Amino acid sequence: MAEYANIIVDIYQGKLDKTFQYRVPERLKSTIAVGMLVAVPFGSRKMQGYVIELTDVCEYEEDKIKEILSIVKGGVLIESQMIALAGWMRENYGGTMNHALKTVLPVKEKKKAKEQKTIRLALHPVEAKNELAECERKHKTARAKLLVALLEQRELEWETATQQMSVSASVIRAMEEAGIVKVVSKTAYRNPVGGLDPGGEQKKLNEEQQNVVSKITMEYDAGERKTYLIKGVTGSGKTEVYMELIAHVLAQGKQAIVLIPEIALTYQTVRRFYNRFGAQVSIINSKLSAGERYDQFERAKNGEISVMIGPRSALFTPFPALGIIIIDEEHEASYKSETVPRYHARETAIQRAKMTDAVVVLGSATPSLESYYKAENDEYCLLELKHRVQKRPMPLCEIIDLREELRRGNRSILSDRLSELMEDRLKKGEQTMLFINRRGMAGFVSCRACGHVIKCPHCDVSLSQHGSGAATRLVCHYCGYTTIQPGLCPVCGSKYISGFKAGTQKIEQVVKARFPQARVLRMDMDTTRTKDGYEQILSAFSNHEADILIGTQMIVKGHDFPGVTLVGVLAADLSLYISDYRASERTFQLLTQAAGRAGRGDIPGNVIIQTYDPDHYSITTAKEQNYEAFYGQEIEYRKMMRYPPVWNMLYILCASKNEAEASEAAVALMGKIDQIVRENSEKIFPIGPSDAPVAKISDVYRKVIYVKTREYQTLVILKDGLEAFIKDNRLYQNVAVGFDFNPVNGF
Ligand SMILES: Nc1ncnc2c1ncn2[C@@H]1O[C@H](COP(=O)(O)OP(=O)(O)OP(=O)(O)O)[C@@H](O)[C@H]1O
Ligand SMILES: [Zn+2]
Ligand SMILES: [Zn+2]
Repeated sequence: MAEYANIIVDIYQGKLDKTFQYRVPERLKSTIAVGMLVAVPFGSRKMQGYVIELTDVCEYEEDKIKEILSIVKGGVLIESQMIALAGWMRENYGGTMNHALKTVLPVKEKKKAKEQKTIRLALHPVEAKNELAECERKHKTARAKLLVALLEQRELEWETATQQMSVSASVIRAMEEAGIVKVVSKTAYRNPVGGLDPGGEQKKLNEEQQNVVSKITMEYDAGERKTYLIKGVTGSGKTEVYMELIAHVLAQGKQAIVLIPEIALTYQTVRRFYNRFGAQVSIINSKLSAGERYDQFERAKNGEISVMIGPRSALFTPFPALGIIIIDEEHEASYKSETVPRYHARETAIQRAKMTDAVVVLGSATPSLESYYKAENDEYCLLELKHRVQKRPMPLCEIIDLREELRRGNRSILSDRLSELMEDRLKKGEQTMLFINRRGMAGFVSCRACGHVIKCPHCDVSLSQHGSGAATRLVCHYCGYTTIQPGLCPVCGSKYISGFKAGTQKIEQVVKARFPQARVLRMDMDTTRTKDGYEQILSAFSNHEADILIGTQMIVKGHDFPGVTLVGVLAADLSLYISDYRASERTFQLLTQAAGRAGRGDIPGNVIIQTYDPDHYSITTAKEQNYEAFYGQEIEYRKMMRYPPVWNMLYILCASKNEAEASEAAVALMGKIDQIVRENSEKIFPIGPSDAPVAKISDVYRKVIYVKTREYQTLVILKDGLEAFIKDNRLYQNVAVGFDFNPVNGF
């Protein structure tokens, strides 16, 4: 029971760090909680504020602190819920309360929502007709024109009247003063999906889909609130299931949030939801300005919209009566925030649902190990869609051993079998997707004589080759450092120094040379740099304006191209080399999702997986599309190595421009951790300190400590201990310490 409460009096002015401390009176100590609205004395006035933190530490002069007057009664406001959620995030992921509040609350910016004015008749139509006759008699043409329009349409936008009809503002104002018309101002919230027309037919669910829907809706109506995991093979119609569930809660006056990874949040996807729910739907994405985002949240609060679609941050849409949170492609790494607070949208969604009486539905063809593990342990309820819609078969998958190919004398990126099938598809007018899985391996430059790899002088990562010929540049993906490609190896002087030849550009060249008649599209960082580049390529391919689409992971995320009957994965094992314990899981997911793009239309599909490592279990199980087999092997490895999801892991990062200070701070933290380990009964395994996988970024040195425990809560206690230690220690003035619970993207 805390002695003091930190309170914010105005949460929407962007001054979230402006808190005031009050004493919690004895009678309120057992009931007060973070998020509650309270009445406090403020100067000579009485004001209301939200409790954002409870603490025993007095931050002001003890004898000047005033007492909280009372807890404000009434329904739980959405603000209270969101602040309580922020409190939970701060507690579970570290960082400050200010960070957490900025994440969950839309902070108002200076620019107000765009003002929109409309003109209406102030007279009864009969009177208006008399007035019109009068105007015509006196040749007041502008007035007459406006009256005719208003008699037809009742309401006109200010812009329509002044611009299209050329009625001047002074005429309108004069008519307003004469009591003929009324000018009404209504704040227009910018609507990002305006311009779409609802329509399109609704699909009848098949039996499998219906079973999943019935189970969830029946339990929902019976008042049960669970977390469901829908494991549905690629093309099994998960989106239709989501829409049916949303319709169910909307019919009960509730609202819905749908999280979709930003990369899959395309026009095509939004369109499907819009067809079904019309203007009740809104989206947010990273392209929206702070003001537009604020508008969307206001529209949600006002009840103007009931379905919000968006990436991670859409989770904080302030719906007053949230009924369901859906997380599509729940295995995606982008659901983990890479900035403080480093929250996971899945866990945070479950927490929000708990606070608001909503259910959570997770969906994926390749669930994260975390979610499947929880389903196995009955924490989540597992539901399956085992078949593709309309009895379409799963694609036929073959593995090609690239070493074998080389032995036979084929040095091309395309195996003989893949070339043969591509040729066949071109003849038949069917489409092919070629996927290069090159995460973290983008065209690095190495010396074939001595093996030296060219690295960024500021970051400990290899540089990537961009452009070709005289325009070739080496670029650092972390800091943007750019340099020219050296002609000779800087270490041994050999001239055999060149890029790792498997980038998308190289593939495009090879494909064009091999199939000159083919129309080829390429999708990667370079071709999607412009604002709509990504959408343009997708829609061109979807309209069959190309035969072959070449791309990186961007092309495998949940797209539905019925014309594609062949998918080629060019080097499946590349993602196995990244230094991350999730490498196998990533590889399995990417291959399965890539394969899932084939044969979604009426013609069955083929998948070719090319690899140097054909016996690796992530590749063999992906070939069989056998999730359970993959999971079985992978979970054993995680258990053995004490990795999540079986164990919990905390990364602690010490970063500083001064390497010695970063090291010293990390060693001191490790000392503190050892002390906590001795005081705690649970087994805690700290590792380090050592250099982070990327030891330097933009000249900032990075030291890392890993801690593994069985219980998450033990890590939270550890973090609290370390935060207190850091606060009291001058050493950390020049060293930034960051915490990441069960990291997904590595540090
Ligand atoms: N009951 C149904 N009857 C006919 N067509 C359907 C039905 N359900 C879904 N579809 C269609 O099947 C296609 C695949 O559905 P959807 O995109 O929802 O699958 P998915 O499970 O989300 O796939 P993935 O995980 O691969 O992205 C879509 O074109 C969708 O319109
Ligand atoms: Zn060399
Ligand atoms: Zn760099």
